[in-house]
Amino acid sequence: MANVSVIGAGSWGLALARRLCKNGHDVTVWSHREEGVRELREQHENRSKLPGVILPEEIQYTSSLEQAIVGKDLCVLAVPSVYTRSTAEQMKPFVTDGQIIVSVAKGIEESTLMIQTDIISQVLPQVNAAVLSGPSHAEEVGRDIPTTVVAGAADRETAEYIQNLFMSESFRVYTSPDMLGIELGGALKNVIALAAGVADGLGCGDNTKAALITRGIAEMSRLGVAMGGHIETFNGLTGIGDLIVTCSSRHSRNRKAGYLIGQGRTMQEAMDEVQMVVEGVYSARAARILAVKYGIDMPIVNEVNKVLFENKTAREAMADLMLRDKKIEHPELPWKK
Ligand SMILES: NC(=O)c1ccc[n+]([C@@H]2O[C@H](COP(=O)([O-])OP(=O)(O)OC[C@H]3O[C@@H](n4cnc5c(N)ncnc54)[C@H](O)[C@@H]3O)[C@@H](O)[C@H]2O)c1
Ligand SMILES: O=P(O)(O)OC[C@H](O)CO
Repeated sequence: MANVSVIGAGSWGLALARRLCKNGHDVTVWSHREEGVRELREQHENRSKLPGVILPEEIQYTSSLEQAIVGKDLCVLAVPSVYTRSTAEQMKPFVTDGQIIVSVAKGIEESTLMIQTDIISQVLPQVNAAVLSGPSHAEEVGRDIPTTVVAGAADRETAEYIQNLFMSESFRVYTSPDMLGIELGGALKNVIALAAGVADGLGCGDNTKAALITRGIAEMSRLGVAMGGHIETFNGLTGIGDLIVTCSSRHSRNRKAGYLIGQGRTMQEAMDEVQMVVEGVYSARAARILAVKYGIDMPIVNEVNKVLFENKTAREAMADLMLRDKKIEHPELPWKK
C-alpha cells in the first residue's frame, strides 16, 4: 500500500482522495485554507463542493504542504488549473528527485499556453510529472458510479504504477504515453462544453448538441494533432469521451455556465452563479491564440470567444456558425467522379 497525498480539497481532489483511501492507501489531503481543514476533520464532507459524499475517517487533512509532500510516494495535484503554477512554486522546497506528481487539472495556461504537466516540470524539474484524466465527474466518482479514465506518463512503469493505485471495480484506469494529447483534450473540451451549454440555454435541441460534439472534436483533433498529440487520443476517453460527458451532464460546470450565458447572463454573472471552477473561460482564450499560431480553423472556439469577451450575443454566434462558408465534411475523402 502507498503513502499518498492530494493537493487541493475541491470536489475532484476529495473524490480521488476517497477512491485512494478505499483502495487501502494512506491518504493526506492538503487544503490552502485552515478553515477548510477544520471543516473536513469535523464533518468528513465538503458540503459546498461535494455535498452528500462522506469521506472515510482514515483520511488525514493538513494545510501544511510540507506534511502533504515529504515522504509521499505520489502526490495528486488537484487545484484548479489557474493555481497550478503558484501551488507548484509553494511545493518546491519539499519535493524530491523522481517524486511522482499526478496532475488532474484541466486547462491551458493563458499567459504561456502551457499544459499542466509542462508547468509542473518547469517549476519542479526534479519530479516525475504525470496526468490522470477522462470523463469523470466527482459527483459520480464519489458515489462509486462506474467511471473510466487514463493515466498518462512519460514511461510505462509510472503509468502502470498510477493505474494500480487508483484502479477499482468502479474506477477503471487505462494507460497512455500521449500526455500532450490527454491534456489538450481535457482543456479544449471545456471550451466546446461552454458552446453546448449556450445552445441548451438558447433552447436548441439534441441535433444541435450532436453537431457541437462532433464538429467540436474535429476542431480539438485538428489543433491537438498539429501540436503533436495523437489522433487516437482525441478519439478516446480523454478526447471524445470527456467531451461527451461535459457537453451532456447535469454535473458539468462549463456546460452550466454556458447555459446561463445562453439564457442571457454575462460571463461574470454565469461564473458567479456556478460558484465552482469554469476553466473553459480561461482555455477559450488560449485555444484561440493556439489556433492562430498553428493555422487551424476553429469556428466554435472563435464564436465562444466572441460571446465571452466581445459582447456578441449567443443567438448571433449560433447563426454565424450555421451560415459559415459551405464545406465538405471530410475534404480528404476522394469523390467517385
Ligand atoms: N469536479 C470534477 O468533477 C472534475 C473532474 C475532473 C477534473 N477536474 C479538474 O480538477 C481541478 C479542480 O477542480 P474541482 O472541481 O475540484 O474544483 P472546485 O471548484 O470543486 O474546488 C476548487 C478548490 O481549489 C481550491 N483553491 C482555491 N483557491 C486556491 C488557491 N489560491 N490555491 C490553491 N487552491 C485553491 C479551493 O480550496 C477549492 O477547494 C480542475 O482543473 C478541474 O478541471 C474536476
Ligand atoms: O464537466 P465540467 O465542466 O464540470 O468539468 C469537469 C471534468 O472535466 C469532467 O471530466
